[in-house]
Amino acid sequence: MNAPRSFTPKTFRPEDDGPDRPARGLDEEALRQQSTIYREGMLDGKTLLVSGAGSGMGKAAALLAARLGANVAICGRDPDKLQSTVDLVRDEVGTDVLAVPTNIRDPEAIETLIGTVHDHFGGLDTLVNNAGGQFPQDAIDFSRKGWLAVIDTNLNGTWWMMQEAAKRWRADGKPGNIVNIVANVERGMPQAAHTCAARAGVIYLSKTLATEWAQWNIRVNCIGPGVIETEGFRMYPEEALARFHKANPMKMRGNAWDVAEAIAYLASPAARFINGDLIIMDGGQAQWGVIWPAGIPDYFREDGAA
Ligand SMILES: CCCCC/C=C/C(=O)SCCNC(=O)CCNC(=O)[C@H](O)C(C)(C)COP(=O)(O)OP(=O)(O)OC[C@H]1O[C@@H](n2cnc3c(N)ncnc32)[C@H](O)[C@@H]1OP(=O)(O)O
Ligand SMILES: NC(=O)C1=CN([C@@H]2O[C@H](COP(=O)(O)OP(=O)(O)OC[C@H]3O[C@@H](n4cnc5c(N)ncnc54)[C@H](OP(=O)(O)O)[C@@H]3O)[C@@H](O)[C@H]2O)C=CC1
Repeated sequence: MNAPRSFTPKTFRPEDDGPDRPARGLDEEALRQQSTIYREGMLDGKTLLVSGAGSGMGKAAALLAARLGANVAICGRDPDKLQSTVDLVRDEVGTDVLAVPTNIRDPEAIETLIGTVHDHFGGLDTLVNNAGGQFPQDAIDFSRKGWLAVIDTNLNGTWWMMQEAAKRWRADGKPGNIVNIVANVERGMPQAAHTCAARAGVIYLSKTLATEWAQWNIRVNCIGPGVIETEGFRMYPEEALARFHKANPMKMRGNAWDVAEAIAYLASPAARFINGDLIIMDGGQAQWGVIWPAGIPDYFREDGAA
């Protein structure tokens, strides 16, 4: 079953949310309300670069890092989305975020991005590769262009970012830290095989680099979110959205702040001995349910799938 291409994005309002209703995640007002367990100043003097930070998890991660004292640089394709994060941080924290519109599929643009961050802040401590996405569709129906778009963004784009950051760290003799946002691919991901392939690639790339790059004091870890309600949910039909949270035993959706706090942890000194690992944040979905992002196929519906 193909996802409708004409699916119309809706604006999320917190009052629309509820256990059985689709939602679009924490809006700016809700982000401002989030509290954190971390101490003030935890990331003082650290510089983070967060990709895909004009929305969703990236925006939350940028805000939390800035609140904790970090210098924050962000990238994404849409300058207006990036500006919304710059404005939010300035208003909420009082600091300036460096926004560099960049398509992570373009390795030359990434070279410029990494250079700009170093020039502006005098270095980079943690690279957060969060930019990415996919569309829900049965694999057999993928167009060549669609397959390539998802692989190029999620696998190649993430790799260009990692390589460019690491080259600079090696050249400068500085330690480095990479956090890659992937997905929960342990049991595969029906109707998202392209992203499953790309994310599995990133996970095993990261495990490999964790060894290769340890000699330069560069750590590489991944976070695998399950169902996290964000603006990204616009990609999915209502039928799938209404069931997403039923695929984990906690029967809930995570939010962007959950992931932002995991990113902050990996960016902090508390994580200095964590390397080559994958933190799954999915309420137990890996052990239990299936999300069917394009809707349940009839073959499985008869079996009473979640
Ligand atoms: C997987 C389930 C997990 C459930 C929980 C996870 C949720 C999330 O991950 S939420 C975050 C999601 N956010 C996004 O996915 C947003 C970013 N996504 C995208 O920008 C696109 O999906 C992209 C990755 C394909 C971006 O590529 P881009 O080149 O910008 O995209 P185009 O729109 O130009 O499309 C290229 C090509 O891809 C095919 N295609 C795109 N959308 C669909 C679709 N809905 N159905 C079928 N095919 C699609 C298509 O071949 C496109 O080419 P054209 O036909 O020439 O447009
Ligand atoms: N929400 C969820 O349940 C899950 C999400 N994920 C992944 O987590 C990450 C964050 O997702 P989420 O916050 O939910 O979704 P969003 O769609 O809100 O965020 C994705 C961000 O990636 C950016 N992006 C996409 N393609 C590119 C590109 N080629 N170059 C630069 N930036 C790009 C987008 O910005 P712009 O359009 O401006 O380029 C956007 O801000 C994504 O990789 C997503 O696939 C994984 C598992 C579950």
